Amino acid sequence: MDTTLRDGEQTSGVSFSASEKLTIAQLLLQEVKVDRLEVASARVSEGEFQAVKKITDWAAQHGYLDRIEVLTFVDGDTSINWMLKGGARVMNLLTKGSLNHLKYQLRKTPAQHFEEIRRVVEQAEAVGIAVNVYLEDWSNGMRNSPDYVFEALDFLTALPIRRIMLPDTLGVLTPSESYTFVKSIVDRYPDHHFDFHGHNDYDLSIANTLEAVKAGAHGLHLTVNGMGERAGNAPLASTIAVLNDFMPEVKTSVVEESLYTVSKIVETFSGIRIPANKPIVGENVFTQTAGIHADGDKKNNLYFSKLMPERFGRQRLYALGKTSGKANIENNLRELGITLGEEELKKVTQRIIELGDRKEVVTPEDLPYIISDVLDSDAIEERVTVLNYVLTHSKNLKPSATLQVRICDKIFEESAQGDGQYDAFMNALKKIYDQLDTELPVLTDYAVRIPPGGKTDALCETIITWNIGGKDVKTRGLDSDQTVSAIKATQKMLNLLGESRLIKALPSEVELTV
Ligand SMILES: CC(=O)SCCNC(=O)CCNC(=O)[C@H](O)C(C)(C)COP(=O)(O)OP(=O)(O)OC[C@H]1O[C@@H](n2cnc3c(N)ncnc32)[C@H](O)[C@@H]1OP(=O)(O)O
Repeated sequence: MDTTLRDGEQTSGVSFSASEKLTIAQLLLQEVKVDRLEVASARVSEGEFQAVKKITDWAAQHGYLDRIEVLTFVDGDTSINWMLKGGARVMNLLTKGSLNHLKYQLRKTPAQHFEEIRRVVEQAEAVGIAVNVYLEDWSNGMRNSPDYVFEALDFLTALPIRRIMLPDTLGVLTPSESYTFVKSIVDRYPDHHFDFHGHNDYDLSIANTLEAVKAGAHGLHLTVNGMGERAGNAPLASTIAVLNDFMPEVKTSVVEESLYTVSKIVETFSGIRIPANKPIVGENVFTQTAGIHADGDKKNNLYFSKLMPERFGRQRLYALGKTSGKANIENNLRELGITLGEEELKKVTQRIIELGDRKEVVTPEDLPYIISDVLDSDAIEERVTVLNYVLTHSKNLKPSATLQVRICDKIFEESAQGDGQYDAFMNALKKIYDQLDTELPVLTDYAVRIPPGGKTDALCETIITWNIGGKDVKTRGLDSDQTVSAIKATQKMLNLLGESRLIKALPSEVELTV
């Protein structure tokens, strides 16, 4: 069960709109093919209600309604009415899994709590709602009040309940406890379905989830990118990879190739950046940086593991920087369709190491420029030059740009407005390229860095990712002014666009000679 839209949205500072929730739900059910989705907590807000309605309307039309779940409370018929009106048919009832929570939060006795749960379950049954039950704070309950946990389980397993959900609410379990606690329950109630819900407070959520599965848990709660309350939940992508590789006897419905796409969408909608080193979905996790590794990849795949990028719709990359060797550079040159002699390769390698030493980021798309510079040749003919521009920014008026661009030998001039100076610049550029019947590539990412120190006159580096012919291409601009650095990165893209022979996905394959 994926709970990105419920527990994942409990990540501090995150709130998905109804349309964003629907898009994520569609992707998870149709592409990633998770079995179930928890999409909201009942009663939260009008916006949450509208989101549930949007998802259940769509789910009902596509036969997914039984897979859409809403967290509800032991509150008479208040939650039931909320979810019924929202069109949902499966509730995940939040009950107390530790005596501490029961005594101090609800201020009830076990007998009172069980009686109220019984009434909610009966009401739900009467209106055709299926019930799963959470035992909140169950992990602490197993440590501090196991008699209460088993009393609750004896009571719940006698009710018409589909699944009992065992949350490590505060992420405090160790892997060995996860195994013993889950095993003791599965052994005692062999005919019931138990879900395990891990949290990542000690970075143990995946290890705990794996142990819960070994102990016989039947279902898992996961979130895209490990989003969730505090340190988050067990992350969908890596948990699935761990299960597939270390417990092949356990089958899940999840399609590995779709995990990266949903991860990027959730990153964009949530505004929570995926750390570059996050397993499976992080930007760098399939990039070989050390020269020795790149060399070993050529020799009997010495640095390969089962975790191949292609499984997740990703690609092996070779980083450029001070730890690069010839093998890294050669791999990148091959991607760009460029061949160099041995001496030239040495010189280019040396320059990349120098740039890396100065902490500069070198992207594969910088390579033609570095080659051109190092070998003092006209390998990259600058066919497109941004000659002049005026950018305006003022209070309460839309930013505007007028620019003059030379393309081959012809000079074009256009003006446009935009949401910001760079947007205005791009809108004017688009007008020019429209005249040439050429579409500009889609900008898919825009990252700005300045060196640490906080000086306002520091150099600013803008790295823009463009989608050219289905391939992600990064260009970099460096200037003390942020917009100018973005314009420099854009000019590089325009030249790469002209040098279509450098972009593998495009048809013409002329070897670049230097
Ligand atoms: C482990 C988890 O992550 S569970 C996630 C549960 N989901 C959420 O909390 C969603 C976000 N929460 C909210 O929007 C709000 O807290 C609401 C709408 C649920 C309730 O809001 P409010 O009525 O203002 O109450 P508030 O948040 O201050 O306190 C929670 C109340 O719920 C009670 N409560 C706690 N657990 C439960 C439960 N399982 N069933 C019923 N009531 C409960 C508390 O005792 C407290 O009641 P009290 O005010 O009578 O003491």
